[in-house]
Amino acid sequence: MNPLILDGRKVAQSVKDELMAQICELKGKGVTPKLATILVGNDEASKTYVQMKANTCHKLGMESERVFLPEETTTDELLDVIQRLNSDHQVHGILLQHPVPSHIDERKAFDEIALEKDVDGVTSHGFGATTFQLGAYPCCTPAAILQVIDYYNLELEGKHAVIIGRSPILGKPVSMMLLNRNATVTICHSRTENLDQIVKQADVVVAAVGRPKFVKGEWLKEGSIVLDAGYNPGNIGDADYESCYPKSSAITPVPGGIGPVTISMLLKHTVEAAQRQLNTTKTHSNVS
Ligand SMILES: Nc1nc2c(c(=O)[nH]1)N[C@@H](CN(C=O)c1ccc(C(=O)N[C@@H](CCC(=O)O)C(=O)O)cc1)CN2
Repeated sequence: MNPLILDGRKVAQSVKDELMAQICELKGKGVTPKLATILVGNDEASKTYVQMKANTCHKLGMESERVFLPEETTTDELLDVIQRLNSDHQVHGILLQHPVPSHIDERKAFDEIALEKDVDGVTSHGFGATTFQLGAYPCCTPAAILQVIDYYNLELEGKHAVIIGRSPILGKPVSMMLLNRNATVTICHSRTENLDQIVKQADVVVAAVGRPKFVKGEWLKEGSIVLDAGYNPGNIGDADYESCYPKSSAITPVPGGIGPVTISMLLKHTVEAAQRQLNTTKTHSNVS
């Protein structure tokens, strides 16, 4: 049987269709969900991604604010911007585009984002709360991976998921999220020995290594599921699609796989944040 091609654009559209009604309802209550993005420096791919996020916001009737900071911005200057957005009641979600220039303390900057506005799931608090299922917003690419799995009713319980990559916004959080869905999780990384033999044991492979066409079809067990979260220049994934396709039972392409769902999950979290912040304001005004 031919492998199932997991169509991320279709999944993203289903998320956006649901969001539209919620946005309308919020607007009826006088609230327009608003996402603020911060981009430090001149990385061309990052410029495209923040533009895509703003475009999608506007298509859905949401607001967006884009903050562009020069390459030489210091950590303290970036923290000031985040604090300003934290205290702006019109802003419901904040996203700091990764990567930031190397002289910036990215962890410090991520952790400055108020938890209730951390719609990208990048704070240490958000990571912990996602791991312990305490209702934080998960990182958007891991959330997109789960969304694709659920849309296509793919089985996770008891399956061996091999994650290749351990980044704070992808490999680490997706491992915890798959563990929470009762998958048996192995995390591999650049120092892992015999990677191909570990991948051979996987029912589900998450390619999140940041190297184009890294995962080869000959590494795969027949019938495994390949979820490619790569976004390398030229829209090339982390899995070698040509060789992985015939060995898999289901596979995400690049482009058109996890990427589009990532942005729709970011907007979903922002709408949820707007709803929660509205509820909190109501509770406080009832008390006072
Ligand atoms: N703070 C964050 N930084 C980054 C994240 C993130 O989730 N949070 N993810 C990546 C990049 N990224 C979003 O920022 C992203 C990459 C690719 C796509 C996407 O939809 N790609 C398309 C192809 C591109 C195109 O159509 O031009 C696809 O795969 O079909 C979305 C988001 C790094 N930084």
